[in-house]
Amino acid sequence: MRVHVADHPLVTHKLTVLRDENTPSPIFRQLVEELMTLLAYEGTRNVRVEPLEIRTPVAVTTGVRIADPKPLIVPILRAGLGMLEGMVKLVPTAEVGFLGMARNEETLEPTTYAERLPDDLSDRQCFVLDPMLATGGSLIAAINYLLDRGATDVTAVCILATPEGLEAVEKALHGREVTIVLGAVDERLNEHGFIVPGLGDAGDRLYGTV
Ligand SMILES: O=P(O)(O)OC[C@H]1O[C@H](OP(=O)(O)OP(=O)(O)O)[C@H](O)[C@@H]1O
Ligand SMILES: O=c1cc[nH]c(=O)[nH]1
Ligand SMILES: [Mg+2]
Repeated sequence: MRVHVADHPLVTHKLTVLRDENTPSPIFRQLVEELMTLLAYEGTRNVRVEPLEIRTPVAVTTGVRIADPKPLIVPILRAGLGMLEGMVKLVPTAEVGFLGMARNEETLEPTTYAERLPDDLSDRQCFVLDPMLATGGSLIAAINYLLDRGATDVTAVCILATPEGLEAVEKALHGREVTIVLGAVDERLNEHGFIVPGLGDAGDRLYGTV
C-alpha cells in the first residue's frame, strides 16, 4: 500500500477551517471541494495518458491526452459526493460510478446500500473518494468491491485518516497494491469510532443534518 500525505500549507490552512466547529455547511462544502482539487493533483500523478500530436500556431508538437478507457471516479455516498466536483474539475472526461455506504454508528460496520459501477473494471483506473478513513471498514469494503470486479489500479483519496484505519486497510489488502492520498493523518480513533481531532461527521456537516 502506498500512502501519500499532502504536505502543503494551503492544504493545512483549508483543513484548519474545515475542522473548526463554527464553520457553516456552505463554507464546509466549498472547502471539501477545494481540498479535493488539491489532493487530486497528487492522486492523478499516474493517470494514464497517450501521445497526441497537435499543431500550435507555430509548429507541430506532441503532447498527451488522457487515455481510453477513461478513469473511473467512485465517490462513496454521502460524504464522498462532496469531493466529486473537485475531482471532475481536474479530470472532466472521467466516468463517474457510485457506491452508497453507511456505517452503523454502534457496531461501526459499514453496509452497502447502493451501487452503480461498470461490470468489468479490469482495465480501469479507479479513484475512490471519501473524506473520512476512520476504522477503515468503509474503505476496505469499497476497495474490495472494486477488486472483486477486476480492478487492479485503485487510488483512494481521503481528507483525514487515522493510523488505526490505515493499518486496518493495509492488513485487509493482503499485499495487493493500492494508493491512498491523504490531506492529513490525525492522532487517533476515539471510543465512538470518530477521528480525533477530526472534523466531526463529514456527511452531517456537508449536508446540514444532525
Ligand atoms: O472508516 P469508517 O469507520 O468506515 O468510517 C468512515 C465512513 O464514515 C463516513 O460515512 P457515513 O457512514 O457516516 O455515511 P454518510 O457519508 O452518509 O454520512 C465516512 O464518509 C466514511 O464513509
Ligand atoms: O470522524 C468521523 C468518523 C467517521 N465518519 C465521519 O464522518 N467522521
Ligand atoms: Mg456520516
